Amino acid sequence: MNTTLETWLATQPTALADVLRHIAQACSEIARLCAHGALTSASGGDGGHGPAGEANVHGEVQQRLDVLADRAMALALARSPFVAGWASEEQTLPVVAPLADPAAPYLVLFDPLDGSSNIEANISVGTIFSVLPHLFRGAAPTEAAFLQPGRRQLVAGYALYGPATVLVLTVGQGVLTFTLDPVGGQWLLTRSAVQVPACTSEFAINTSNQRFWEKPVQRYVAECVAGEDGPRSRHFNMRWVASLVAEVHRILSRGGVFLYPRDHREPRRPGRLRLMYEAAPMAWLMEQAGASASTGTSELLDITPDTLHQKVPVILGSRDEVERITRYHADPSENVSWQLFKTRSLFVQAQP
Ligand SMILES: O=P(O)(O)OC[C@H]1O[C@](O)(COP(=O)(O)O)[C@@H](O)[C@@H]1O
Ligand SMILES: [Mg+2]
Ligand SMILES: [Mg+2]
Repeated sequence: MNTTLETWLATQPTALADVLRHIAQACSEIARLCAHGALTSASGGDGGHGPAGEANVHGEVQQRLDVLADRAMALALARSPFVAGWASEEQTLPVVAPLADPAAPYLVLFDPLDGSSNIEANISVGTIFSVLPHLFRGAAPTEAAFLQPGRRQLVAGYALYGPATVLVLTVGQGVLTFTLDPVGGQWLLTRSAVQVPACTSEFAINTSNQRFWEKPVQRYVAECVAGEDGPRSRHFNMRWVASLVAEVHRILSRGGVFLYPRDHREPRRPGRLRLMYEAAPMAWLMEQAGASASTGTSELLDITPDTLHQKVPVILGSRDEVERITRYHADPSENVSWQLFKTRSLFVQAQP
């Protein structure tokens, strides 16, 4: 008989267990909303699909399911007396928990629905969450209270709404996977001590951005694509789901490396993914599973955020590959292969 989430929570500190219990409840509700797809009545004719019409702080049009998932997380966290406040990808400012004592010990950050562009295509989406200590206890949490480096996280995890709904989390004692029993409604422990292979032959990157990448990423991907005749002397496979949660879960399941690097398209924009509620929780999960996470020049967990919605370049996964990519960033002048792209794209065949 599988251990239930409730049984495992009983082994954790009571207050932190309560926060996790409420996060898991919200993820069960979001799983239900996702499963209803276009039938989600609460959101009008086209169900959870389709834009809600508003743009969030990132200028991205919110999908109805973004809004419903955000609301589900907020309602669940408001029920825990141990959450002083939360910050959401979908809310410009942090939210002070309406009923909690300002001395409550925890802050929660979350991406209520990750992979929103996949909703209408019925491709896996997820929820990402991170729990930080509330250091300025006694005062209602301001944005400054959230701006802590990823190494201070107490919990990091995600729910993946796929063929199965899974909850993957760490409290600093390795990575655990719980699977939602669709009949009984319980989360059951289905994997513990998850470890990512250090070596892989699978990379994930949105290659439509290739012309914007910096030299080290150009070189790394060109060498992977060159396969057995190239410097890596082996074939590489590529995946791109456009749901960070699905990419990370694949890497935790069989290894691989994921890149959403800085690119020249918008020099002021250091990447697409947000540090506090996407990159940092995924980075801790990676390190807890024996893998790595970097911006290309520094470890993601070492970054102290300047702002709540700060974006960062993200390179994470199998240790050997992340180390290779950071090595290329350390000495971009060594980029022989990228010379190929001064005049032609990754996919232009050699001239006859
Ligand atoms: O659409 P792109 O540029 O390939 O980016 C895909 C990435 O954007 C994201 O969807 C951003 O997350 P949100 O959907 O929460 O905004 C990631 O999940 C994914 O890795
Ligand atoms: Mg996201
Ligand atoms: Mg999102």
